[in-house]
Amino acid sequence: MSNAKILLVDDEQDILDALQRALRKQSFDVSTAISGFKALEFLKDNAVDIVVSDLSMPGMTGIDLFAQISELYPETVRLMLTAHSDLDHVLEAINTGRVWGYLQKPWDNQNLIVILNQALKARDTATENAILRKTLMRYQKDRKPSFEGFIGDSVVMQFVYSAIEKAAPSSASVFITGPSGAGKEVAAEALHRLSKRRNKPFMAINCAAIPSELMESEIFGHLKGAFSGATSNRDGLATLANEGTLFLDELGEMDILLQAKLLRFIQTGEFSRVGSNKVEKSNIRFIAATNRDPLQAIADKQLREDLFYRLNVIGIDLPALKYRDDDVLQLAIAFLNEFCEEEDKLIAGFSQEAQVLLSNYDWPGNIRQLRNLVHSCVIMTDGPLIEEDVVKQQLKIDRPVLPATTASAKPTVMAHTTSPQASSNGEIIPLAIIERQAIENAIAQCEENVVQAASALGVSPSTLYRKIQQWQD
Ligand SMILES: Nc1ncnc2c1ncn2[C@@H]1O[C@H](COP(=O)(O)OP(=O)(O)OP(=O)(O)O)[C@@H](O)[C@H]1O
Repeated sequence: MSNAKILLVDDEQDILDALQRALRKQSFDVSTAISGFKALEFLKDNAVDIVVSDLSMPGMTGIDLFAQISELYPETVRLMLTAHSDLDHVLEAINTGRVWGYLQKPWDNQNLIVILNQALKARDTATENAILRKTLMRYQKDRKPSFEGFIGDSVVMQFVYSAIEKAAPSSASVFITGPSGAGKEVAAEALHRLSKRRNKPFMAINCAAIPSELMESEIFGHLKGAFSGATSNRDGLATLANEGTLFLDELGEMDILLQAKLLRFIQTGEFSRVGSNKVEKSNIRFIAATNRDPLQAIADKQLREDLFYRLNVIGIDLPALKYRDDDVLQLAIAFLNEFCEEEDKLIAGFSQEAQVLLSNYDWPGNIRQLRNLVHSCVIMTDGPLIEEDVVKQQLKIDRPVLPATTASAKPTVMAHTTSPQASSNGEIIPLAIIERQAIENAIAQCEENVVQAASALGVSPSTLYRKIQQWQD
């Protein structure tokens, strides 16, 4: 190995000379010391890879020297040069970790070189292990079991927590990606809470939930009479979130023409209410999110490229629950406690089998799905533990369910349980009822995610929201 630094220690100059000669043709950087004290002095100012020392030396023996070196420079490999009669001492020193190996006098030059190279390899491994140990200790020390509304201490989430911490104080826009139910809104709230704007408003809008014709007014506000139904002046989020943060969830669902107006507002801070020409100003930090691949949404002409790049100054990607190590069990326990309190129940935890099932399930609806599942399991359980059967039942594992692949994958709506054309007695069922059944079925299969259900049914989410609204009126 080239440039390895070796220190030879012996009280006999002849031995030092002979060792140096033996190593002359090797690419080692060799130094010598005539005593243990001199060796320690040298080591104070010079980093050394291997120390080769005689055992019997006046003043300080090789064993004493190595005891000090192992304390002061543990990564330096220590090799003893010894006569046959000293072997017991050396073996003891090897056993207590002060000496890595030994060479017997008289030594064979080839053997000396082989042992030095082996020692260097051992040093490299020891150094790597030491670095790994230190990194691991630092990581364990800084590891957060939970963070600003997030539960879970998985490695992937540590990166998310760290990215949120770094991004929060800046006023730069943040674009959050990640599958549905993975905690994008939790991340947006954490960014706001950790920012300088924490005492100002945090406003969120789900672009999929509001019909496109009302969206412009939601964002910019309107004047009385601007459109039918505008019975009074109304502030939009541009006014309400002034000096605070505006979270635009499901941005890809926003009407593409409105996206152009939004971009102008983000760039200039200027806007006009619907029905007004007056230009107003607002100072807002923007956070946007989508559960679709933004580049695909751009390719599909659902998301403006310039808007995406304007918002994606900092990108944060939330991993799906199935990639978060043991977080699923930590989350399940936290939700269990929450819902036991809410439902006034006493349940100690999940059975072993139930835990295995929770750990192995794919969670297409991510944390939202897990949360809803735990809630229903708490309601359905009377005993001290939530059993595997109950989890299976609530996951509808024995019934056809959505394929548990990636959460962003477009879900397939399975066949209806009842025939959509006719009831069992042959009566014709009105179309509105069939439609409602189809929608309710899709929403149930999509774990209450209206956006996914809309995508599976081939309509826009705002259409679904409008229909749900109509049923409730
Ligand atoms: N790590 C977490 N710890 C605790 N609760 C979480 C965590 N992540 C998400 N949740 C909870 O899960 C639910 C869904 O989270 P959230 O609404 O932030 O997801 P989302 O990614 O914005 O979903 P969508 O794309 O459907 O809007 C919320 O009730 C939220 O509080």
